[in-house]
Amino acid sequence: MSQGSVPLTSRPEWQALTSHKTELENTHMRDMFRDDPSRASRFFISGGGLSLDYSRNRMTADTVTKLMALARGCGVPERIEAMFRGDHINVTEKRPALHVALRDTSGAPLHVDGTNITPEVETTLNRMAQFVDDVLSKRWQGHTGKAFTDVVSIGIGGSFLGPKLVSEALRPYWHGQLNCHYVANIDGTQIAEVLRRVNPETTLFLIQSKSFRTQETLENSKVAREWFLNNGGSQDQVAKHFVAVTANTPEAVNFGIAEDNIFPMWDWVGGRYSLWSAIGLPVALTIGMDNFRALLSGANAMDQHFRNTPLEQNLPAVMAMLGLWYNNFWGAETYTILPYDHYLRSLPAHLQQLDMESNGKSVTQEGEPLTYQSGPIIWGGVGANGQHAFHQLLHQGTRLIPADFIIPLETHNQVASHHVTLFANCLSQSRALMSGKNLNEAKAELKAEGMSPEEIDKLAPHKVIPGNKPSNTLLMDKSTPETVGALIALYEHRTFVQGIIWDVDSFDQWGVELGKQMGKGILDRLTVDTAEGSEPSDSSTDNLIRLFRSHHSS
Ligand SMILES: O=P(O)(O)OC[C@H]1O[C@](O)(CO)[C@@H](O)[C@@H]1O
Repeated sequence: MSQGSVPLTSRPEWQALTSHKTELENTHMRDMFRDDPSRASRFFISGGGLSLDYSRNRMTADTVTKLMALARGCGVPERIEAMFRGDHINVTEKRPALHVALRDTSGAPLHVDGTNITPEVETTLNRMAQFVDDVLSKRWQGHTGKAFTDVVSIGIGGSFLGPKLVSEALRPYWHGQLNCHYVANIDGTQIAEVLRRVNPETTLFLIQSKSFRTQETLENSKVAREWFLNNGGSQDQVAKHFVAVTANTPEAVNFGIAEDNIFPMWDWVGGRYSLWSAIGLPVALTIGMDNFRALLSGANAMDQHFRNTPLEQNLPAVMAMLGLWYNNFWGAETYTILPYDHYLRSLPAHLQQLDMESNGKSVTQEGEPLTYQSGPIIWGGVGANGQHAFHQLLHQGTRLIPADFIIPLETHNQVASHHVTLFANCLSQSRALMSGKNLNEAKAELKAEGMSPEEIDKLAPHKVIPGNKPSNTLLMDKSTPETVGALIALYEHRTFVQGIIWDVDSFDQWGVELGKQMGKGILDRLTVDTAEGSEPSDSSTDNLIRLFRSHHSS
């Protein structure tokens, strides 16, 4: 659904935000906190087992009102309903985006183009449960009758990042019967390293590819199969060791996967939203099906919050609109994700794909060029490590980089006083970003250290930390299947809301196709004697191809 004829930046709500930003430009957040002791409690909301302190943002209550007026003007509530209803919100591919259906265990019917998909979702979950049970109870064993010890998941992009994040995040819930490894890259080092560590008699391979056409996944799967066959396995035993998850059954069968070993995917689930489907099998195998269902139920709790909560108290909506505030009105180009939890270390990488593949777009749903910025660059890394690395730029660099701090109140690992120290670090970073240190304070500190007035004048400017840098703090009691599910779902919906305002299709990814198309011709030229000029190229590519070929011919 496009937003009609009024261009986004001409909307009265947009213009109101433009002038409102001018009003706020010279107000420091420090002063906002000083003037309003209730600020923290006024800008604190909870939902789906998570809580959000968004008081450290360049905003007032009026800003929230204005941002939500824009959201309503752009039809956010209607689009949320359209998503949950199964409308074709992925307009360029003419399909719904129904990842929410994968975690809705209410049994309520949901129709996609006239077919009720609920039974299929339930059947697949039950098949997953049966499979997990068969493997864990050793009814399904390796070809020499030994129990499986390792699962190798082969997939890339959404068929990799989400499951890997969740496997790591829920490490305390691993039952210990199976190790889990991920292979994504076409860099042979990755699969070589994994295969060195596993035993062909006791390794189960999951080939994870919605399309079953992805070069990296297919090549790695062939390598895995060859390795199995060269290390004691036979062709008819492949079925005991190879399972696929795909929406392209014929190709998986062509590859040699037994039809009974194929779990379905559907075109109404986008790759980057697929960890909730059978693509989550490596997770289910390592944490057990009950915990996997708890993950789904946590995500579902966030879905219900998102669907049923007014925008002003709605975590995904508030985070989306604040992100958009900096992206479109304050010139922020990047956004950083800072989990203060080792278990969540792969969250930035997952959110990078989720957000950048969804909203890295330049035209509206109608194909008109955007006249404003769409999705920002997403990056990040675990605290406190980042504090001793890139946080310097957050504090004193020239760029505005909004940050999300994410921290559980409790740890799974009570080690000395580490957790309280970690928590202190998290709070001190967000406080320092907000408050900063002005010139007078810097000078006073140096004076107290006994420095001369000349030295103070020289050094003080370097010690100034401007502050007024925005951040959110997201809290959860503990990293559990439920809270991790809710956290990921929260960011999915945040991305969706921003895409609505920017009027882009957040569920396609045409931009990744050109490189794939060109890759085929270049691979041919690198490996066989294809004449230069036989297809479009450029002198740089030609030169690098010659260089590679001459290196490998000597
Ligand atoms: O699951 P598939 O079809 O192998 O695709 C893997 C990934 O490749 C992409 O299409 C990008 O190339 C992602 O959107 C997707 O998650």
